[in-house]
Amino acid sequence: MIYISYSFEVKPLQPAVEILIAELGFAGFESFVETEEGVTAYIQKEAWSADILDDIQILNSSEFEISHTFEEIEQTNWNEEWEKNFSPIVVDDVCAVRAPFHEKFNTDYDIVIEPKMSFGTGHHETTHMMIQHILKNDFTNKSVLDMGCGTGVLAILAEMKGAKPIDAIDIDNWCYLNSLENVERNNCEHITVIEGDAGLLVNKSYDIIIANINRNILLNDLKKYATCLKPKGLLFLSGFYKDDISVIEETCNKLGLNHVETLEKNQWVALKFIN
Ligand SMILES: C[S@@+](CC[C@H](N)C(=O)[O-])C[C@H]1O[C@@H](n2cnc3c(N)ncnc32)[C@H](O)[C@@H]1O
Repeated sequence: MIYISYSFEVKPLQPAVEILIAELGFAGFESFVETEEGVTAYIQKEAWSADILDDIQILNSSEFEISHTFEEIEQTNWNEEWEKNFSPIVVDDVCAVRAPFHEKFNTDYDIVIEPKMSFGTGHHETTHMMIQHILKNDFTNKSVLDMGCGTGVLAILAEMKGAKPIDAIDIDNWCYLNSLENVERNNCEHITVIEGDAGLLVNKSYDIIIANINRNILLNDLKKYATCLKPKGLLFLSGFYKDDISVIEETCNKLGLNHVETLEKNQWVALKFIN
């Protein structure tokens, strides 16, 4: 698979980098590595077009200076790229997320991820907060849906916390394949990885649904999630900013889901609802 990588130099860095990442995500960029100068963003060549940056509003802002270079990279180069950039993380002293080439951590949960092009190493605020939600809640013997599973990191932690069975769904073929690899790498036995979207949620029912995707997809698919959430079931949502809480909460309320808790990190949020 061939990717195009854009290296953006951004001055001053925040909040421009956050906004740039959000806009690039909407435009189809899949992965982002924050750098000292700004951010490097990756998009599959198949999804790329020469005018891909035309709709990125922040590039026209007079408040920030943003310049970029871009290049085509082969998959093999990308692997080296993330290995250089992926440092292990530990969430709340209890859950480590690391690559196979990092030393093992002496934490309650030690998740080994080879992310390649998939989102979900724990470095992003949204993954970090979803891990925190999972750590704080009882997953023992709960049936779980991880929608937009990325690397599969959240499904893997759910299994480590005793959940079963677990469906991990992602629309992206690369994420599907990567989740399969990571599920095996962590010796998980109760996770079924499926390629697809909320259209797959027919005759399904779960005690807990986790979805870290983005505002628009969540707003579009929440009804389908709500339909397969059991009474008193829990829904954890992330992938959007603090400013989006009201529209997400309003949609959830209409579906009979009540807001219980909000986690917040650098303007990103992760919400907990109960059915
Ligand atoms: C922000 S990443 C989250 C990955 C991982 N769950 C985490 O918390 O780090 C969102 C994921 O949702 C997937 N996705 C996007 N649209 C989707 C949809 N409509 N249905 C299912 N997955 C989707 C993307 O491919 C991506 O892997």
